[in-house]
Amino acid sequence: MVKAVAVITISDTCFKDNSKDTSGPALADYVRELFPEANLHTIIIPDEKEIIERELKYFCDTNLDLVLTTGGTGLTPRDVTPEATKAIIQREVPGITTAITLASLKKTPMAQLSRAVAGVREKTLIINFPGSKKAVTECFEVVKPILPHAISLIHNEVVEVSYIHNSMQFNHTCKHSSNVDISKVALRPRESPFPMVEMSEAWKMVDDVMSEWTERLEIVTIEEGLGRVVAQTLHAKEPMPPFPASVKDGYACLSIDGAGVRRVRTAVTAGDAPTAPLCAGECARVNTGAALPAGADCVVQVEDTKLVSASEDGQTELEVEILKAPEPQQDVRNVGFDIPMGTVLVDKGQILDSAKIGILAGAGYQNVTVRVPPKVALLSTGNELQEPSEVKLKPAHIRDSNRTMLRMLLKEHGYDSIDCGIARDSPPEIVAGIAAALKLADVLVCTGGVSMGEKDLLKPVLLKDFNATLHFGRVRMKPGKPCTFATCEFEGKKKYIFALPGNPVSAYVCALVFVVRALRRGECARAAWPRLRVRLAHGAQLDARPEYARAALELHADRDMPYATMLGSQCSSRLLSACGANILLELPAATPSLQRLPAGAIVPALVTGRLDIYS
Ligand SMILES: Nc1nc2c(c(=O)[nH]1)N[C@H]1C(S)=C(S)[C@@H](COP(=O)(O)OP(=O)(O)OC[C@H]3O[C@@H](n4cnc5c(N)ncnc54)[C@H](O)[C@@H]3O)O[C@H]1N2
Ligand code: MOO
Ligand SMILES: [Mg+2]
Repeated sequence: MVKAVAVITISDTCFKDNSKDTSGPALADYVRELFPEANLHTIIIPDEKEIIERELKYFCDTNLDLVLTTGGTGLTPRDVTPEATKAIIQREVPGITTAITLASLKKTPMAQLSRAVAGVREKTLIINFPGSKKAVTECFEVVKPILPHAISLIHNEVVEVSYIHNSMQFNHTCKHSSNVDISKVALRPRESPFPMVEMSEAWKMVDDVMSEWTERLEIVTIEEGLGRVVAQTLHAKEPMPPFPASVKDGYACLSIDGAGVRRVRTAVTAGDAPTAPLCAGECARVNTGAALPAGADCVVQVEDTKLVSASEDGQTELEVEILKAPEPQQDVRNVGFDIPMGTVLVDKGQILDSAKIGILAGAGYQNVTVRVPPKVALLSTGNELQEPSEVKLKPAHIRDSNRTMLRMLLKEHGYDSIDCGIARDSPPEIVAGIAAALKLADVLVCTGGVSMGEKDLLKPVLLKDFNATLHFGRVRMKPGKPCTFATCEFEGKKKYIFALPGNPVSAYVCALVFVVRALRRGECARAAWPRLRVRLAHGAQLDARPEYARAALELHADRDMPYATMLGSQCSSRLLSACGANILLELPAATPSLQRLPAGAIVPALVTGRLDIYS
């Protein structure tokens, strides 16, 4: 889908007098017609190579799908659009400009004089058009049929994903080979070669690695920005309220007049612009939110007044009595009372919520630059797995629940993911699955095959076939002991791999405490989960490893602290223990003197779910 497009008019004349720009608005109209859903940005800039390059780069770096320029493609000394475009694109697409020239030559030999360029920078297609409305109209007609497809190709997703879905059908059997030798099962290690790291060390390793994540930005509408991390500081461009406004329904007065009878000179309801200033002894009937007339410095609520005289038909008050002498500024919201001009409305790094978006809407902001989270791919591994959609189970098989659970878990926390299917437990298939996933994503989350069995091949494949660095391969935690975090270079880019244990609860817990946490860290350098101290509603047996027990939080009006109830058997295959969980209790490891915590014991808990969900 085409999400954002920019139309840049490049012309000294139009820059000085925007009303002279006819080709920019025409091009903008064509774009709106072709991509009605897209967010459209239009700017006018002078024929300055540096400025053109800077603006083109800005739009590419903010992940726009398409940038169309109009102007500056000819032969006069100031025409530098093609030079600026060439300087910033990474790949040229000469076919587009050839097609435009061929079509234009049929209309005018002058087409020979155009030096327009088309090319791609990162994920953005840039096309130069000439500077007249007529030329823009003709040229757009030429490129219109290929634009959506070209953009999909640049984005890689549609084509790649459908390739996996249609031709590979989740069957990662294509011609990949592996360096992993599986012939000597009997000689496999009897002890894990991976040191068992503590949780704190594991978090530190993930944090250190993810802090290298390079920031990518995109411009979205403020509404699309919900839950996203803002990459720019936005200030109030005007004060709120922009005029002195009444806080009450009553009468705007001069406080200096004190109590007593006033002539009601006018009435101002919300939305009316007041006219002449009030004079001494006068007042104006006002509504909450109405603009105060000049001269008035206070409002007296209607409850503190008495009618003295009215017009014969009873429609207007002529005089009212102010019963209590008002204070200056009483019940007035002065200019900028709520938001002074220049106030920081949202700051770089903050997450947009409903109130912030409301404030941006009120301040006239329509778009906002946000950070782009890493792309995540999901891959399941296991010979025993069938697609969840398969009705009949084969002998000794189960349906794959991890991929669906993880996709939903990531979605719950604001992250999309790409489904890369199931890879069988053979090195070439795992290589194929991982390679397909790494082509599409920055972060791979796979499950299964990380423990001690002869079919647990993830770690050797990562090491031997992807030359990966395994930052850790075992963590002292329950569930999730064999959880693995690795990085590797793939097609020139650094990739981050979370190889989670196959047990459904282990995958669930590790996804929360490592993957979602890391994505948050990468996106906004913030740790994911708030910690609470909670009381156990019942006793809890402790394990040799620190345990993340899935529990539901209960708040009782008559109790001092929230209570936590564990959700049944905490076996790592039993995903029912995570259903309705909104906290992960951080139970300490057992010691010789402490094997069990009694009911009422206080333990820390990570708040990982919505507090309004109860089991
Ligand atoms: N000798 C040892 N055996 C095991 C150890 C150990 O230290 N020594 N660790 C155990 C722990 S702890 C865990 S956790 C598991 C981790 O297993 P793997 O990551 O190797 O995963 P698999 O063997 O592939 O599968 C384990 C389990 O999970 C089921 N599974 C796998 N994928 C899915 C899926 N996509 N959807 C639903 N269920 C899935 C699979 O059928 C197995 O039952 O190893 C212990 N063993
Ligand atoms: O650590 Mo495993 O995840 O207990 O089952
Ligand atoms: Mg295993």
